[in-house]
Amino acid sequence: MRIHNCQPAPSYPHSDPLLGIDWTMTLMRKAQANETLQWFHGLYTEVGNTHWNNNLGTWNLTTNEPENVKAILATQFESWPIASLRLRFGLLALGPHAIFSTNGHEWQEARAMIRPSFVRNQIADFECIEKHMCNFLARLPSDGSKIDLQDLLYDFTMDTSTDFMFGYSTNTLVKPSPEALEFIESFTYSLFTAANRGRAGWVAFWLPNKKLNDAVWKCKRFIDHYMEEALAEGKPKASYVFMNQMVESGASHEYIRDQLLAMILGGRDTTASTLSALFWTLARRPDVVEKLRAEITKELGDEAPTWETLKNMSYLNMVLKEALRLWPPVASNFRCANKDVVLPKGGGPDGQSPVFVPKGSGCRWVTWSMHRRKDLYEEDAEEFRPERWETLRTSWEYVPFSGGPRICIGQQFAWTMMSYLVARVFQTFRAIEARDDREMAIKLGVTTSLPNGCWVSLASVTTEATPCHVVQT
Ligand code: HEM
Repeated sequence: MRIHNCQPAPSYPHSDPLLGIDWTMTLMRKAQANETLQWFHGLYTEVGNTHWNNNLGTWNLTTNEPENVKAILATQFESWPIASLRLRFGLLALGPHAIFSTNGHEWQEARAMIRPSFVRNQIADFECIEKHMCNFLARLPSDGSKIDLQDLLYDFTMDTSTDFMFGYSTNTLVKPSPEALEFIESFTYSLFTAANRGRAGWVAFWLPNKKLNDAVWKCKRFIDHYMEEALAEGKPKASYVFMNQMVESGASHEYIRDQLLAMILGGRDTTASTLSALFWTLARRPDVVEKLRAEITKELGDEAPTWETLKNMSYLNMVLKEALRLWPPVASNFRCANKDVVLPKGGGPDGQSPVFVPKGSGCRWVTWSMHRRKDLYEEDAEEFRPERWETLRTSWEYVPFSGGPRICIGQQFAWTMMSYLVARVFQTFRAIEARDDREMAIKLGVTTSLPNGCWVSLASVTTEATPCHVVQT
């Protein structure tokens, strides 16, 4: 400890430093009120950017320091595996082999198997995206009546993800089957409950929860059904299907199912969450919409987007970057030290000295808070200002897709889907208006969501955009 000039980091002001029940109870209250992220953010100012807290008898570090995040995700990667609690909950909600809940050799194998599905020509399957895009646009009222875009965005990403994964889509935007609706409800419930239990600690893990077990079972049954359907007909029709790659590898049915569930989580909730927060904001920022539309009209006219045109739209790219800065869907994350380690920042009265972290301690970092630090992003850090990206160059202070060896494997796919959708929406609609006066509330599950939805109304453009044909199933 002396060699590294470590200094102690501050602690949360516990009234119960022995068990930390005060912290856990506050966490639960904040979660109930959808204020967890704001609470974490405030604590970094009040207690320190890196500080300790006791959660039911276990001391964990929490940080919003880029240097510590870099250490955990990259330079000290081997010392910071996915923590045992997440493994347990991942195991419960996604299955024991899912890439999100494995470490070491098993994780490497899963990653190597998944990676080939994300090469450029596969993620640029615009035909598949356009099909679901048309279904999405067809659901948007053009008579000015209000609609919750969030629900439709989750449906769009679910339909696209399942098409990409199985070669068969849930088609929830057109004709949702009772099974698809049951799966979506069960999937949402099991992930949210598993995440909350994970944060609450081991005590919660042992609490029986029949509803959770039922929800997990329903999810597995749904995936099994799609897998069987896809497998029974031989090679699915789309040119690139994620599942095919896995089937060809000879992996077991259960192994494939775990990865598919993980990929649906990765592909669906993150993208839909980002787009929901973005449209919520655009409905209150006609200035940004105007600039976006000008770029879309100039670059696309009435043509459907292509890989090249999407890449050339610099304002659209800045808008997405800014949305991922303010509302990173994976807003907070956690790892556990498997040996004694030293994190570079957080110790001493000014928080600038290294901190000693004993083996077994956990560390939570809150990307949502780090992305809003005024010393890293200027005084207007909490404002949505896409133009900041004209000059801003970031490193570890901007990690919506994480970093290091476990960096998001689907980031290019997500970027393509999001930019495609935004471009097509503003080719089709000239204005978006808010239909809800409340402040934005954020619910923290495995990913974030808007508990009050994203209520807006839209105004059509007068000229015809690229024609769409609703895909019937
Ligand atoms: C806006 C969209 C997205 C964001 C912000 C995002 C963010 C992230 C983050 C922060 C991680 C790291 C999690 C951790 O290490 O604990 C991650 C991992 C991952 N993401 Fe994404 N993601 C997005 C979209 C997608 C999509 C579309 C897919 C796939 C279809 C995907 C698949 C994955 C997978 C498989 C991992 C695990 C990688 C590993 O552990 O090696 N993600 N993502």
